[in-house]
Amino acid sequence: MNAVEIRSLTLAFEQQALFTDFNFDLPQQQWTVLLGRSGVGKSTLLRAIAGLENTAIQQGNIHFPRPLKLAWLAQQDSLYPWLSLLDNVQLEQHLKGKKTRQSRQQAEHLLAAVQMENHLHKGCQQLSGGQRQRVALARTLMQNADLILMDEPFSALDAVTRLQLQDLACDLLQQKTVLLITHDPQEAIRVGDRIYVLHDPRRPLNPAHLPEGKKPRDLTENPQSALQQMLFHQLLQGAPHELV
Ligand SMILES: Nc1ncnc2c1ncn2[C@@H]1O[C@H](COP(=O)(O)OP(=O)(O)OP(=O)(O)O)[C@@H](O)[C@H]1O
Repeated sequence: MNAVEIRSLTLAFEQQALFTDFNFDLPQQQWTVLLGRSGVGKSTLLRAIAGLENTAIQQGNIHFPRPLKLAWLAQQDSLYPWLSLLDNVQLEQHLKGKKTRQSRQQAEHLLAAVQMENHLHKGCQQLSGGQRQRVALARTLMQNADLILMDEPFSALDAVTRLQLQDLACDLLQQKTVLLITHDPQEAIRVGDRIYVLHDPRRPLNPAHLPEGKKPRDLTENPQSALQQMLFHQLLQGAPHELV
């Protein structure tokens, strides 16, 4: 069963087609990764799925076989600095005036799950980038969404924090339907169930790569390093010639 089915999507900005006759499915309860170079259209696709690019869509449709709740995990700066960490995690309840003792307990529990329980007294601006992303991840968990759209959520972090947060997200969101966009083949292999390389959204996507083994994967294992080479190769195929 698919959570999202994109059929014959043509999307253009100022008469310039970005996606042409594009087809793409997101199977339920899997992590689908869209890997692509900068500017290829990854974030635009994410926004289109979230219903934020409707005016740019010229043809085709984005179909949700079942109604579903969406959450968005952005690259950075998605916390509201004037709110406490607990209110950032309870954002939905805060905005609807529906905070309760139970929602506070759940927020505390999720902040502990992302290892932020010792920072509750701090403001957002006193946190490191990695700590802020942990809080954003807790908020995503609090939303209890069916589909989580992740727009390069770990790319601004240092290498070790990135690995730690990939592990945490894999663990805490393992039953969820996730679309992760990234330009990092290693990240795609560590956490993806299906990996697509997007190098020209005006042409059909190549079949997905299906990495072996349990997630988060160890990149030093042999099948993963061979896949890494292949993904780099595919990304380079789509690169402008002067950069190859
Ligand atoms: N609102 C808009 N109006 C006009 N052009 C746009 C608009 N949004 C995106 N574009 C163009 O569409 C193309 C794809 O942009 P998009 O942000 O989707 O790329 P991306 O693959 O996510 O890049 P990155 O990895 O750098 O974030 C770019 O050439 C961009 O300039």
